[in-house]
Amino acid sequence: MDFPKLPPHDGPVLSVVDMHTGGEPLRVIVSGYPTVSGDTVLAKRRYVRDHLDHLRKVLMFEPRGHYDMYGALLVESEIPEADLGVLFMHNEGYSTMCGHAVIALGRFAIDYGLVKTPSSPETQINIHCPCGLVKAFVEYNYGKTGAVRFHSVPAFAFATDVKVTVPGYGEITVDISYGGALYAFVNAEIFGLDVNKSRTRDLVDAATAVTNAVKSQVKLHHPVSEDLAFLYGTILTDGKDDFSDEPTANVCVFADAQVDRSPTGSGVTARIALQYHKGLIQLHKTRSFRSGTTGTIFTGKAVQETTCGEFSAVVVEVAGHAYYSGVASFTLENEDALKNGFLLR
Ligand SMILES: O=C(O)[C@H]1NCC[C@@H]1O
Repeated sequence: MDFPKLPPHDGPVLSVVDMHTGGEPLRVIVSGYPTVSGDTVLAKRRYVRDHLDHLRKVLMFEPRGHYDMYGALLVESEIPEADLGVLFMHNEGYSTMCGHAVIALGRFAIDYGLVKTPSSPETQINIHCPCGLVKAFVEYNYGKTGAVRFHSVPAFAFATDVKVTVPGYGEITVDISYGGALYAFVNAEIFGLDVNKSRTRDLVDAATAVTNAVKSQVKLHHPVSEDLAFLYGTILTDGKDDFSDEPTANVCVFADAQVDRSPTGSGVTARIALQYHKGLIQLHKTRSFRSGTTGTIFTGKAVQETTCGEFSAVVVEVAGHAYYSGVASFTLENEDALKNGFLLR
């Protein structure tokens, strides 16, 4: 049998490379998408949301994906120093930052020849994400890519000790921090939960209730663009924010109750900014962050003080490992009532 052979199909063939970073999937779309219009990466993000959202559903939803699938679409960047631009997609729409994807795309950019002359022992890849330019540094030795670290956009504590009323739980206190996307942070213990042991469904319910409460009760703002001023999700933690050589665990619930399998690159960025703001971590001190879902580890450290509009901010470095899991070409047939994808909750 000739393999791979495309099956009978109608319309475009969408080809992808599948990877994962700390267990969190990344479906890198390599061909089949129409041209994405827009003068800036942020404008392109608006364009895919308004004109090409059916393709996100085809690739992220069942039967080709699943509730917690995550994707990256490579686009041209308007920034001369960028090696590539990227749009991130998930079960609800399009994110502004994704650290696990940046880690995977660092390897991908070298392995798939987007960067022509990689250098050893590390190659810098500038990735233009919707939140801004993110610098990835990819281990590269003897023609093989390895661990990736990245410096994200300025990260800052947006607000601390914010009181919100969560139906079923009453008034709780959360911190809100930005790491390319805005997250609410709360210790899972206040819900009687343990990020390492509780059922994922219970963690999702609590985190989603917090997200909904913050969205409806707190006015968010971002100095660079209002496109960045939305709550992406809630990160439940083990509360171990005081500096320690031991890892601290968290679970990130983002978009529409989607669960990150990794420690969450943008979440680690935002959490370090928060810890730095509270005086709990010094510049250049490395902390380990463990995913409560899979046990995988990212490390993070604040490497530079900076500002973002009116906010004191830090540049945070996050490091982790990504792996390839396969390639696929996805097709659809006109007669298939489920061709555009569906989700089970
Ligand atoms: O690592 C990250 O930053 C992402 N993972 C899924 C949710 C976030 O976008």
